[in-house]
Amino acid sequence: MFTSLIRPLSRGSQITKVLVTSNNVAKFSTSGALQKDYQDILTESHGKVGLITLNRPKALNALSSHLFHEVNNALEKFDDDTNISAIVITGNERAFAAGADIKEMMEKSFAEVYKTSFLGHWGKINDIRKPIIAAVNGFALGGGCELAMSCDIIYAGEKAVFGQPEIKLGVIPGAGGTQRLVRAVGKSKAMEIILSGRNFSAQEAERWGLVSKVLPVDKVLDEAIRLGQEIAGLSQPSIQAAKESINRAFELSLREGCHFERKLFYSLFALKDKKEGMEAFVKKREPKWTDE
Ligand SMILES: CCCCCCC[C@H](O)CC(=O)SCCNC(=O)CCNC(=O)[C@H](O)C(C)(C)COP(=O)([O-])OP(=O)([O-])OC[C@H]1O[C@@H](n2cnc3c(N)ncnc32)[C@H](O)[C@@H]1OP(=O)([O-])[O-]
Repeated sequence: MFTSLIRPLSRGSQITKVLVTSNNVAKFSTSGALQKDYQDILTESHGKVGLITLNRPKALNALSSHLFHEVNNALEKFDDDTNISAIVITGNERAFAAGADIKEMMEKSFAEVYKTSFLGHWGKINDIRKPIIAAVNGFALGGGCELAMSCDIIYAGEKAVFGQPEIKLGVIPGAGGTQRLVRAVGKSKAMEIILSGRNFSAQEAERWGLVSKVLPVDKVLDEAIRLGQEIAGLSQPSIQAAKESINRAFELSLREGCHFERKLFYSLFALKDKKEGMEAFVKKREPKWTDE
């Protein structure tokens, strides 16, 4: 067994030691990090930010069922961890994820995917209460683009490539691509992208509003973690309420959505943090959040 550091860490990060065992399974020894063993992902904590790194580089991080179960497991652990307030999902410089694992899907029949609810576990990410930031470099295709779109904020490297190429495999997007892309970029562009299967650049994605920031390749992850830390420094019940309310915009009419928002706004008046935030403003001092 030997010990190695897995990446240069950003300012304020905890140092995470990776113990690589004889069967190549990584264990993390940082106090805030998960103690769970994973094969296809890596997990670390950077202060109050939980980081999930997709780690099947030889397959361009193709999303096998196994990998996705691990992602779900790590997301749920971070969501339950009171030391974590935001989550970042990333890949490597070549690929965020090149889509669902085509080799795994190739031999599957309709009966098999239908009876086993092949993508049934995909929706778990939508139940995570804490903000999730996608830090995307390289290919984010098919399920990879859908995974990024399932996150709350996307930061992309200037060479990132997005796309929904499923049509070229004789299928269509199956993890929300036809629904989320149209909401993000409008009907005409979503139709063009999905019906032609053409890829699009990080710069196009930013222009269309799918991506919130395009950054130099080597800055994407650090900036995503920095944003996570900024969010983690605010009052967490309000952060979660804001996320919940924004996500309702996709499901409710404008009238119902504004009604839902107002109810949540009123409910936040029960928080000590509401009193603290407003008092700090009036007294011209920094607020001290207790998340209560
Ligand atoms: C359970 C969770 C699922 C949820 C999502 C389901 C619904 C979803 O909407 C359906 C899809 O995503 S459908 C998918 C939609 N996505 C697509 O259609 C994109 C498919 N990929 C590509 O078009 C090309 O690989 C790139 C253009 C990305 C790179 O080209 P390049 O630079 O010439 O590199 P390269 O030489 O080509 O690849 C290097 C190695 O990676 C391998 N590998 C790569 N992607 C894989 C995948 N998805 N699969 C498996 N393997 C994949 C590739 O075989 C090769 O391995 P090998 O052992 O050496 O043979």
